[in-house]
Amino acid sequence: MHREATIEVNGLRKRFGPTVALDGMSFTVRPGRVTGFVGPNGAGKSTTMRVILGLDAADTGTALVGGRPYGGLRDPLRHVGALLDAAALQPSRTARNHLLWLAHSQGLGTRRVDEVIEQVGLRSVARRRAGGFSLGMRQRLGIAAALLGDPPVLMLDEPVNGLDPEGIRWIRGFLRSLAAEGRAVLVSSHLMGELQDTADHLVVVGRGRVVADTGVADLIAAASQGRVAVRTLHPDRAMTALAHAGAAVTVTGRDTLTVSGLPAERIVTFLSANAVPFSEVAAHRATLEEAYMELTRDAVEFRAGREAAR
Ligand SMILES: Nc1ncnc2c1ncn2[C@@H]1O[C@H](COP(=O)(O)OP(=O)(O)OP(=O)(O)O)[C@@H](O)[C@H]1O
Repeated sequence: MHREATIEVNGLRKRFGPTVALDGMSFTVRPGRVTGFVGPNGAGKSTTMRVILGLDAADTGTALVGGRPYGGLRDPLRHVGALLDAAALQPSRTARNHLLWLAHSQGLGTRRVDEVIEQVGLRSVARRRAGGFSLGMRQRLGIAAALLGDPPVLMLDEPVNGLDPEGIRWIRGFLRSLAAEGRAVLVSSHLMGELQDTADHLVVVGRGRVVADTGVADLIAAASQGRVAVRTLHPDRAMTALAHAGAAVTVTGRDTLTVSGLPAERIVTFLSANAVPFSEVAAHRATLEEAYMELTRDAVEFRAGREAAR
């Protein structure tokens, strides 16, 4: 693993007065993949990113970019690019001047500015004032700024928030291509569905700590295990027959049931034996959203159990 392209977060704790924002946050972001950083509002994602960038100080714990604390990086833009708040720019400056100002402050040349403008598709508006930009254009400008130093590590806080479908598609593809170049890409979201087609790996957080650190494919496989989807125009009759056979059945759509505790072949046998017509019996593939619900339900039960035991 090229340590250059990593983020290593270890045991971060941080309080804001009575609020515990980070409660032992630990994870590693590896090169060559998009890591989704997911959790409900207030789970501590932004605070973690701010600590990684040295914008907030943790009470305890360490955060390293390419093996070093942010404060110890010479020319930080060459090590890590970040998009935290796309609204934070000088409205009277043109997009290109905004980037030139950033680039020159870090000893980067004008040519690099024109390269990133091209890369994010802003050429036709580069000489317009950023103050008049749509949210989607601001996001592109923010990403251009993050890319200026050609950094091996990229970090984006809720980059698709408020974008139109075209903007969302563009960001997804763009993040995938940055990871394919071998960079470490960390992208936060409070919506699991947003990461379904983008992330390879997930760090799921709740209440300031990691709830799960897992590959997307593994998570979906685990959540799908042993479940079978049944499509029938007679869900009531199918439910009765399958419940009799000892299966657990839930209604998941107008004409679909999800069955667990019975293999697909036996479901077919029971439905046929009870003369219940069906059009499909197939292994269920969980969505990322479902997998996430399952994960966080466990976390909620764990917390409830722990609190009850006090
Ligand atoms: N500057 C601050 N002062 C006081 N409390 C803060 C501050 N920054 C964050 N918090 C609190 O710390 C907790 C974690 O917030 P954080 O913004 O990191 O969560 P998040 O997962 O990024 O959620 P969101 O998606 O809403 O930004 C929240 O309870 C928040 O209210």
